[in-house]
Amino acid sequence: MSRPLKLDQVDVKYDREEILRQITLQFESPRIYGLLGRDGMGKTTILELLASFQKPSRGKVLYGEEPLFENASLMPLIYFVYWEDYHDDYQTGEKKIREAAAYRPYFDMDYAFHLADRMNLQLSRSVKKYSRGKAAALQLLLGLASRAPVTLIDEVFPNMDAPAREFFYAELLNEQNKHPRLFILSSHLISESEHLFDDVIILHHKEIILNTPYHHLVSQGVLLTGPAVEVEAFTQDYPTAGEKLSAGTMTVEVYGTITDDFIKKAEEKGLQVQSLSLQKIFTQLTREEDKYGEK
Ligand SMILES: Nc1ncnc2c1ncn2[C@@H]1O[C@H](COP(=O)(O)OP(=O)(O)OP(=O)(O)O)[C@@H](O)[C@H]1O
Repeated sequence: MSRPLKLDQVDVKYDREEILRQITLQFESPRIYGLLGRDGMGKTTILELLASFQKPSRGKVLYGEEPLFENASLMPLIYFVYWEDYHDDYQTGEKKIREAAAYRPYFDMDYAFHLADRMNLQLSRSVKKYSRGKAAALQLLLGLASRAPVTLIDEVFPNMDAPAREFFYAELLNEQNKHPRLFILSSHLISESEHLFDDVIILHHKEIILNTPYHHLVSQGVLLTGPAVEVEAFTQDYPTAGEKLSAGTMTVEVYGTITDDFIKKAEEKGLQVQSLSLQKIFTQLTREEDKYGEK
């Protein structure tokens, strides 16, 4: 149950275009990983490799020591939640649940019906008639109720409204507490989902630029506020970003390893030190020469 999922020196090419280069990752269980990256950086491709939806151009994908691709004995242990368009799907919500359960040894039917009730899903209706939010809720429901040792979730949250997302975040943590397993989540909604992550992986231009426990990451920068002259003097040897100046007061993001000594000295100067959000760190690490960065 607790064997790791591994990508070993994996390359992916579509035609001759290189999408992922020499990716080596090990996912331990039980943990919740946040797989982050800007648009088109290869998050879905990584999840598809782990779900055996595709084979790498080079390298190995292993569950424990067993190759994963088209391995019929391993497939029921992995559940991949991704956005599916139910536009032409006439099955009812209940049929979808029963169908998913048929292939999943750990599927909990009572829990699935409980979630459906909490989400106001009309299970006797054809899923073709579901709104996008309700379709996404059903897809997540199947992922949670599958209780698969490995659950991969690819960016279905944005289709749901805020209360529904909050409900699922809480439910995910609750599940991890009661039935610990490996979850890997790809999400652009960093601010609202960062509290879920034990580890954060950032993918940028074909490579992994960061793979670290969440609590390490948020010690890689701080938000510093105080009189502009003091802040400037104090941070001159550090990379900074996101300066905001108002009536002589400056707030700036400071990057680098932030030691206790740094914090003590800043506070002695009367500067206010706050933690940096994962979103700010992500934005800084993946900054591009594109128009999003322009003021
Ligand atoms: N079947 C395909 N053929 C050719 N290129 C593809 C194919 N599927 C994906 N790509 C390309 O591979 C790259 C990675 O795509 P992927 O969907 O994995 O990125 P992503 O990080 O999940 O993106 P997003 O956050 O925008 O959903 C993109 O440049 C995409 O255009």
